[in-house]
Amino acid sequence: MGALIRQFYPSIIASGLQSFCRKMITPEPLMTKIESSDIHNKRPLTQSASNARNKKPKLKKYKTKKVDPTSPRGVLEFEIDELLGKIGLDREQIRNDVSAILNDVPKVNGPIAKAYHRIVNNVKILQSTSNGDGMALIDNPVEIEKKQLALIPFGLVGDVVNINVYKTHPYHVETDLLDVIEESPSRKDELITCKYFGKCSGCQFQFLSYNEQLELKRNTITNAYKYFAPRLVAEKVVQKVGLTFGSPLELGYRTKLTPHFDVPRRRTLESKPPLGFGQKGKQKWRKETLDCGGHSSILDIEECPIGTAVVNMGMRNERQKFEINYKNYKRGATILLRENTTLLDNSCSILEQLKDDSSKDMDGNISFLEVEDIRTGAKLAKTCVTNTRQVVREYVDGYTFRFSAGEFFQNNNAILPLVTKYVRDNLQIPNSEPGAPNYLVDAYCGSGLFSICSSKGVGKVIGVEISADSVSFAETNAKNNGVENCHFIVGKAEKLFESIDMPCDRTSVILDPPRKGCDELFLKQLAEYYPARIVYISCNVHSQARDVEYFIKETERGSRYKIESLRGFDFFPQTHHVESVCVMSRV
Ligand SMILES: C[S@@+](CC[C@H](N)C(=O)[O-])C[C@H]1O[C@@H](n2cnc3c(N)ncnc32)[C@H](O)[C@@H]1O
Repeated sequence: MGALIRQFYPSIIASGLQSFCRKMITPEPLMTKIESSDIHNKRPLTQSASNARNKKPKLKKYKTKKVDPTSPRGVLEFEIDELLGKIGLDREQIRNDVSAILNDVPKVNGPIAKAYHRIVNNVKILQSTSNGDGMALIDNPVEIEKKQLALIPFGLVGDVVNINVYKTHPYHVETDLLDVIEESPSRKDELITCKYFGKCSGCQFQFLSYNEQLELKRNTITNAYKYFAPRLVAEKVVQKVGLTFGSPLELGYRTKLTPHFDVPRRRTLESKPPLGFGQKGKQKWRKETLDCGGHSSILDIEECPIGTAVVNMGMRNERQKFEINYKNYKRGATILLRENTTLLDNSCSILEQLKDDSSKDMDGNISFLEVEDIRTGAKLAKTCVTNTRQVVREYVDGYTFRFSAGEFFQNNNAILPLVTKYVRDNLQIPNSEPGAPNYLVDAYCGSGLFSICSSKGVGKVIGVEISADSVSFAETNAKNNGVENCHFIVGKAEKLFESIDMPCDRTSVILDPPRKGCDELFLKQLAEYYPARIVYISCNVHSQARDVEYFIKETERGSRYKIESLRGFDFFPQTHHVESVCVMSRV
């Protein structure tokens, strides 16, 4: 890995490999910057202007854009290096002359852009990305001694496919999948449940068995540590990643969907614009569904099989309303669809107990589903909320959580009891003095999910969270659930260390930061505090791997920790996303 980085990012070496992953990288030019010329200047020409006129027109330049290495675009750079390493090529051998393409300079047989953007047949897919795309090598159409690295959506390792190359970057090209000529043994199209699959950008894995999906996600975690925690991997601090925990529901699990629509600027809408989810390129491989959802960048989608039943009822209602009132919109918007659960009181009618501002059908009736809680036998009503400020409720592990519909809350209720139990079990401090209480710190605590679900038998829990709104919900949630040992602080995670008064030997810490991961300052202070155990949950395993390596290798007491286990949870079946849980304990 070090050698690869050295080869392609020589400037990084000067500043040290260990700090590389924390820096922004500029993997390649991403945007075109067109330089203006004075060609349309009608004023009399001065000498200098006349000289300027005789100059050759300036070449168009790329404007480089900084990319977070742990973002999908940043991770792709590591994946490109990995594939090149396997087949023994270096970056120069796949480099595209983007400047020539941008300026469409004549090369070989005419302007170059046309030669680059073309159909290529019989392409064998060699590797997958963590985003669920296939990667393959194709010939460079202009510089025949070179190759190109193609990213192929919905391509599986072992497939042989026909593709359309439509966009060129310095070290890869973007393509659309046109046909699958030979199928990978993993490809099982009969499993596809959604007519938009293969066009919609939401799901990548519907054609894989669930076990294969879980295995790919385990591989994503393994690779993330290889790319972002190379020293821990080399020193075998990272052991084998455990099997990914599956979601009890593989479809109908998502408690929140956000369909959206666009309104072209300065135009009145003549007809209803598509309302749904983004289209992934211009894929053509699923012939039977080519026209489904239309051909705009947003697909018109009336049902989403990964959404819960009541969220789909809400989607139907809101689409019907949109059909009538779309002309009132001056710009595009996103519609929030969030499931809300009401614990029913058998002594009064269901409708009396439901919030009036839940999504209604065209007759003005609230759409709801009555269900039974399998664990307690309690009767529940599910409704769909569209107002971001409305307070919604969820039941997890016998606790009730209230939060604003627009604020963060986990989106797969079915998997939450598995996750909260796993977290709770792994927070336990072994061999603690009999009778002495243990303590818990919940950094990035949101509305208190992990604090409250892990509070039993613990002396005290301190949660810290940047959103004052979420902290106020965390406090009410603790109170409403009769939990008295939880205290919540508003502020950045590191604020916690100002008020922590629990003995570190008997304290466990849970970390659940946003996608960008933790700040170095926080990780340094965490190591200084020196808790007995740490459970780090992350929706971006790449920033998690970077943080874990920083914590163990760069902080003063980090080397006194080991990784006890590393496992994924599949919060989002049918998609490439994986939630990773890393448990660390003192050596
Ligand atoms: C992935 S969510 C986890 C929330 C909670 N653990 C849960 O499961 O519901 C991350 C949370 O971190 C909060 N957050 C973001 N940056 C933060 C920071 N620097 N310090 C503390 N909290 C932060 C966000 O507001 C969000 O609630």
